[in-house]
Order: sequence, then structure tokens, then C-alpha cells
Amino acid sequence: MRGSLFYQTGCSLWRRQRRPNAKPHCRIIPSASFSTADHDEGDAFQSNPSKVKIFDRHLKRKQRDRAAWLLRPNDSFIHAVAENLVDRLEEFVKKTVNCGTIFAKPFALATAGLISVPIDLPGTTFNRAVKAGRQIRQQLFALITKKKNEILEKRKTVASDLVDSMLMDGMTEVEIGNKIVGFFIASHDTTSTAITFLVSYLSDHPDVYNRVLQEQMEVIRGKEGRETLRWEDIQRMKYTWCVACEVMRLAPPANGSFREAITDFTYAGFTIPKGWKAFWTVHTTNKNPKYFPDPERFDPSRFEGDGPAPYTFVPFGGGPRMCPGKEYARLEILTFIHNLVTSYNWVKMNPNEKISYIPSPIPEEGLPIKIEAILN
Ligand code: HEM
Repeated sequence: MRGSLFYQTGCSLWRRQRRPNAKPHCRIIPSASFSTADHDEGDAFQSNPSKVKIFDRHLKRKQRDRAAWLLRPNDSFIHAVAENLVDRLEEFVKKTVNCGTIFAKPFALATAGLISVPIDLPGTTFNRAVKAGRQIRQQLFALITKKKNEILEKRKTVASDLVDSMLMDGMTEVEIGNKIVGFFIASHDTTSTAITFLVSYLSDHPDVYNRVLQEQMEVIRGKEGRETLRWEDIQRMKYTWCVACEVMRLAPPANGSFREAITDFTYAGFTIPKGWKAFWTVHTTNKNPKYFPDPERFDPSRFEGDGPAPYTFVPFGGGPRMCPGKEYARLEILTFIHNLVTSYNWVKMNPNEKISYIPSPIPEEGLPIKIEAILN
């Protein structure tokens, strides 16, 4: 069955939102909850869809809205982030390194088992992922409990971050821990995969690289001195974003996600019974030759002008559950590429490096590059 088939079920949900009386075919399961468990025992990262369903039911409407709101930054928020990004880089790196020592290894194991055969025996990918999930949650619970005590002992009465406000809203440590793990998976692995493949494709296509460099140098020329990037600068990076889109078309950072049929339905001659879990994939839609002729060819010009038709390019999904972090990811990717191409030259150390899928694509050797600063 084609992935785009399941994507269509997503479209019908989108239409349903606009026609509230229309009957939906599928229930939407929050994709972030793949990585979460809905019980206290610590079996995080189960890919068992029945668990996912329970978690979904327990998710309060208010909490969902809050998460969506927090992840849809308004212009002034993005502006502030863009302005301060370079200044904060050093602080960010320090934090990431600290975070990395605690979370990096278990995080990689957990991601590897995200979509795996659910056999919980020592040595299986699934088992390693469950253990790693438990380890991450222990670390998170320690942090969350510390914050909870501050609130209970009234040492803190006003929320100073997202965890505080979730605690003040009455969410449990388990719910909050699961949300954080969900955000880790949803935001970190995806964006870093997109950037990794951009670096790879740019180094393979000097003509595209030159156009990107030219666009980024124009952004610099439009600024005074060493002024940091602003929101308006991000809007000027049109060609660079076309390149990023073409990279995500060919190497989508997220494979797709699950849906559950809440009624029997037929699509393209296939009957999907009620209760079946369906996984829609990005690959098949993104590489449909009807919309992307010669689909394996790397050609960022596909995204110039009006770009592809709606729902033919879906690395961020589509419909009501479309990735709420899309704009934030765009900001991260463009800022990174701006700084990279204007300050460094690089070449790939192994031009024939193989790609594995676990489930996100990943260069098998970690894409080693030789990089040198451009001396101005
Ligand atoms: C290149 C980067 C990214 C890609 C390719 C990507 C892709 C996706 C996809 C395919 C989905 C599933 C949509 C569906 O089920 O229909 C999704 C969901 C989600 N993403 Fe992203 N994402 C990216 C970055 C981010 C970032 C930076 C954040 C947070 C800051 C984020 C937060 C989320 C959340 C919370 C969901 C679940 C939404 C829901 O179920 O309602 N993502 N993303």
C-alpha cells in the first residue's frame, strides 16, 4: 500500500476541520507520543500503538493547546531568537555539551528503537530502547521533582519556564517527562538530520553551493558591521530554503507517523477496517513522479516560483497535526547554513559514504568533513 494513501486520510481530516459535520476516517494520534509511555513503570519509547492510543485519550485538550501555542512562536519571538542566536551560541554549546553527557547515548539508543519489532528480550533493539528511555526519564524526573518541590514549598509562585507552568497546570511528573522526551525526538533528531544532509548535498553540488553562498553574502552586504541576523534577513534566504526543501524531499528527516482508522473505509481499492493502525510515509509522497519528474534527481529549482502543489511535499506532515515546529526548524536551519557557508569551506572525507535508516536517514560514518575557516 502506498504511503500517500495514508497521507490522503490526513487530508480528509484537514477537510473535516473546515466542515465540522463531516465524518472522519481516522483518529489522529499525536506523533510525539510514539516516544512516550502512558504509565509509571518506565517503559518509555514503546512503539506499541495501543499504548499510544491510551496516552492520546489522557491528553487534556488544554494541555495540547498550550503545547501548540508554545511551539508556534509569533514574529516577535522569532525576531528575538534570530537576533540573539549568535550571541547565545556559546552558552548553548555549553548547555548542549552538559546535556549531551547525560542524554546523548541513551537518546541515540531510544531513537534507534522507536520503530522496532516489540520483542522485549535482552539484546534486542526494542529492549535497549526501553532501557534507554527509562534512563532518560530518571534524569528528567529528578529535575522535574526538584521544580515541583519548589512550587509545593511556595518558594516559587510564578512560572519561569514551560516545566513550571505544566506543573502549575496540574500535570504529573510522568506526563511532563513524556512530553519533554517527545519534544526531544520531534525537534532534535529531525533538524539535525536536515542540516547533516544539507551539508552533504551542498558539498556534492558546487553550482548549488555557489548560489547559496551568493545569497548569503548578499544578506551580509545588506547589514551594518557585525550586526547579527534579523527576522527580515531570514526572509531573504529564499533560494537557500529551496535547497533545504529539496534536501528534505530526498532525505526526509521524519519517515511519517501513525493513524488509526475509526471507521471502515476504502481507498484506491484497499479496504481499511476500523481499528487498523496505518503508517503514512513521507518518502512515497515526496517522490511521486507525477509531481516531481525524475524524482531521484537533486534539483532545488522545483521549489522556486509557486513550488509544489499542496500535499505533494510533506516532510513536515500536513493537516491539523502538521509539525508545529516547522517555522522554528526553518529558522534553525537557515541560521546554521548562513554561518556555515559565510565562514567556512568544507569537503566530505568519504564521498561514497552509505546511508542507514534507523528510522531517520543517517550517514553511516557520521559524515566526516574537512573544514577550514574562510579568512577575511
Ligand atoms: C526539519 C525539522 C522537522 C521535521 C522534518 C519535522 C517533521 C514532523 C512530522 C512529519 C511530524 C508528524 C506530523 C503528522 O503526524 O502528521 C511532526 C510532528 C511534530 N513536530 Fe516536527 N519536525 C521538525 C522539527 C520540529 C521542531 C524543531 C519541533 C519543536 C520545536 C517539532 C515539534 C513537533 C511536534 C510537537 C509534533 C507533534 C504534533 C502533533 O502531533 O500535533 N518539530 N514533525
